Amino acid sequence: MPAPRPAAVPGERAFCQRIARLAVRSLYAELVLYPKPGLVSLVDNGSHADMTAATFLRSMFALRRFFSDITHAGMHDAPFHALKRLGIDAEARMLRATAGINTHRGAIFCLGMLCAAIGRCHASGAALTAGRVHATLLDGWGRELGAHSVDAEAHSNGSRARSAYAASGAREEGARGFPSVFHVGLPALRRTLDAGRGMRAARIDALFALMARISDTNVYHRGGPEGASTVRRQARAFVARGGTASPDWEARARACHRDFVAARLSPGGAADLLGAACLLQAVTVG
Ligand SMILES: CC(C)(COP(=O)(O)OP(=O)(O)OC[C@H]1O[C@@H](n2cnc3c(N)ncnc32)[C@H](O)[C@@H]1O)[C@@H](O)C(=O)NCCC(=O)NCCS
Ligand SMILES: Nc1ncnc2c1ncn2[C@@H]1O[C@H](COP(=O)(O)OP(=O)(O)OP(=O)(O)O)[C@@H](O)[C@H]1O
Repeated sequence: MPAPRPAAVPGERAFCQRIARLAVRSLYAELVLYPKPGLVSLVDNGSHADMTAATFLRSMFALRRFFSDITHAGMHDAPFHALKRLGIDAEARMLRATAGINTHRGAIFCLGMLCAAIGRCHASGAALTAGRVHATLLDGWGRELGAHSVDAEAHSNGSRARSAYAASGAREEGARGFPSVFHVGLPALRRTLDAGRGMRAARIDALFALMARISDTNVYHRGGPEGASTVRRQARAFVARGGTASPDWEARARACHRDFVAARLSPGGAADLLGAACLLQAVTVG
């Protein structure tokens, strides 16, 4: 006998499609932001030889269905192994769209889990506040995300960086419910918006705040511990001078971009978390 279908939440299809649209829009907002140190944008490829903005666009449009499906799964309280299956399928779709280039691995994980939590939170009838979404994420899948962080199966650049340099990375972020998104990226976005400097400046401030704080396995993989300390030092200096409140911020962000390209550094983890913070900013009501 087929398993009983879960009860429908009113308007759920429209809700899932809206969240998926906002997730793709958030990835687009990250891509088009400039100057982003070492990262790919519409202006240049940063430190990357194997991908352009077009590679990211192809990947992004291949992911829309995934974001809708994982929001739907979250609404119906799907177990972690079901979310993981959707994530693995989405990674395969991304690799097909990019001819094997990793454009959104971290974003699939982080924005995917956030979409699931947003779906679960909406289905419970609770207001979509950042605090509620975070609590829902930890309550629903916190234990499995913790176990996922010690999964010994991976043979990725991230797992090599973790064992060579004791860096943490995406799995550890996930294990703690992506605290950098909720406690660093989103507050930085909101502070700059509240100060009236607009969305572009808010995204720049959030990116630098994240670069200053996280342990990014992309950076360790390409630049080792010296690269990681360069990224943190430059980002902290940018933040300490007031970020985009400083009149010469754009010249300093461009100089940082040039330095990172010269050293082949690319803070891809911070870029993913910025995309996630943009999604929360668009979805939450407080
Ligand atoms: C956990 C993931 C990211 C794989 O981790 P892994 O250690 O193998 O990969 P790796 O460290 O190379 O990271 C992947 C990406 O994460 C990003 N990243 C790096 N550091 C960080 C950080 N500190 N915080 C957040 N993201 C980061 C980078 O952009 C990087 O490209 C994920 O791809 C995964 O588990 N996939 C399997 C499917 C799954 O379980 N999905 C869950 C539901 S969506
Ligand atoms: N705008 C962006 N530019 C570059 N990377 C980004 C951007 N946005 C997100 N990222 C993240 O950075 C990762 C790409 O990193 P990179 O190509 O350095 O890693 P890799 O494929 O693991 O290793 P490598 O190409 O060095 O062998 C993507 O997985 C993505 O999550």
